[in-house]
Amino acid sequence: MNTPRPRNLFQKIWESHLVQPETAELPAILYVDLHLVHEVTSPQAFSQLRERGLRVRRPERTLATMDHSTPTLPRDVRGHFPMADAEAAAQLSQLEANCREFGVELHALGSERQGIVHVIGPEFGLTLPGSTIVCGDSHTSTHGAFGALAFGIGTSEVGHVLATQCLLQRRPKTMEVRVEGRLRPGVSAKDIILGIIAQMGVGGGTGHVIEYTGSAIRGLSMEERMTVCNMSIEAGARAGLIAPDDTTFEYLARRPRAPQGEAWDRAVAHWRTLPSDPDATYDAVVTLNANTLEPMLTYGTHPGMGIPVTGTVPAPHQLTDASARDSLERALRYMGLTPGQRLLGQPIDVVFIGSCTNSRLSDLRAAAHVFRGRKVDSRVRALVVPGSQEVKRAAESEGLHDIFRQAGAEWREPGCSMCIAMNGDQARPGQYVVSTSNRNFEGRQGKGSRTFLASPLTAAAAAITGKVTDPRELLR
Ligand SMILES: CC(C)[C@H](C(=O)O)[C@@H](O)C(=O)O
Ligand code: SF4
Repeated sequence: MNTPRPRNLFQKIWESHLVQPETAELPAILYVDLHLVHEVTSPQAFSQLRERGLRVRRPERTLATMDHSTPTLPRDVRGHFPMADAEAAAQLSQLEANCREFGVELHALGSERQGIVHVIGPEFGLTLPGSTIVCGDSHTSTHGAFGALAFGIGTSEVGHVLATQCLLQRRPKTMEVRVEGRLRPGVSAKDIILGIIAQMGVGGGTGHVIEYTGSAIRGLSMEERMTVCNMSIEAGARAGLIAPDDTTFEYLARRPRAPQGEAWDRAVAHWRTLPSDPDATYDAVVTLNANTLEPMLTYGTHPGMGIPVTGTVPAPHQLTDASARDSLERALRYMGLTPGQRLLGQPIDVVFIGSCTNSRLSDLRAAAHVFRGRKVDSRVRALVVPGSQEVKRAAESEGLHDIFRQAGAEWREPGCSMCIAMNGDQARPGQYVVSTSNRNFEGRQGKGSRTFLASPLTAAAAAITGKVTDPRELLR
């Protein structure tokens, strides 16, 4: 008898969703279980359908929300939302019209379950182990935390999936990123992923689907696992995955759209077969030691330019590669930082706690832990933006909003907010932002803005002291 070939998690999901395997000429055709939609990358896709007289193939497997262009201030006295500009307003009303015309469920601005697309999928219990999930958004990798193969697609592909529920894909390679050990107090999931990207570089995962393994990953909650998988794309990877386990099932068991009753039992039995087989292999393996990891901070203009918060900014002359040297020089010029300088003590202007990386309840609790009984430095503007209406309600029921407000921080409505600055929330030119989001590109948080990416603990600590601070100094 032949023993079955050992397979890793990615291979199991890929093979069970193949409508047609790839050939030399043609990519594979992959079935899509869940298609998430938002206002920025869907308008042309719906127009394509309209032009060709097509319908949405599986509206019941399509879910839309408004997040990127939504204002995070409540309705004004006349009951109107304070839109950033006409373009944002048009995107939102267009999504509403498209969803109505094509019969797609929409969680619109002002509704009870609205939120960032990568926050609400898991909340509903729609993000399921072993499934395929796509969205016209690079941070779709977030859903990989549940052992789903989830990745971002372009606008024309959004059209393909709307019309056919399938996608043309070349099979990616696989990479194991093994994180062993235990995080020390003050070190969080965000520091794991910033540490991994600092080590592998922003191109380190190119062409691969990463599976995160090891004791440190197993020890993370679902929300923490989402933070790690969220930034897989910032390492260049196609997607990030974590094998489902009891932590996953426990999270899903309480969700409104997850399978119920007998269907639940059948689902869990299937999900238990998904983890990589003991002898499964990967095309590449990378390791990181959690025991020695420190709170991380980026100093430059891509997420791979990260160092321990206690570290010093690297000097371009230490680099032998000319293009790496040029990009570091340019980054330090943009950031207004000096080679060899320490980051601790660097004055900052804005703190943003939010985004699909770090806007869930546990992130807000971590930040509140630092804010409690303290005041935001008088020179700092601090913005706390929950990832969804559900997160907002949960946080308010614990009184977290009071802690933030009493500290002098702004407590906002859910949305992408200052992660992408296309909704009215932005930093001014030259300002330094300590941000819990995932991208620190030039101008990302407003023209000329300078971003330090960090964990919620590190961001909150900076809000209190007005400068880059080791959060462990403020933990009690
Ligand atoms: C607007 C969208 C296409 C974009 C993405 O794909 O990631 C955004 O969410 C981002 O984070 O830059
Ligand atoms: S929160 Fe930021 S990273 Fe996430 S989907 Fe919105 S804009 Fe993209």
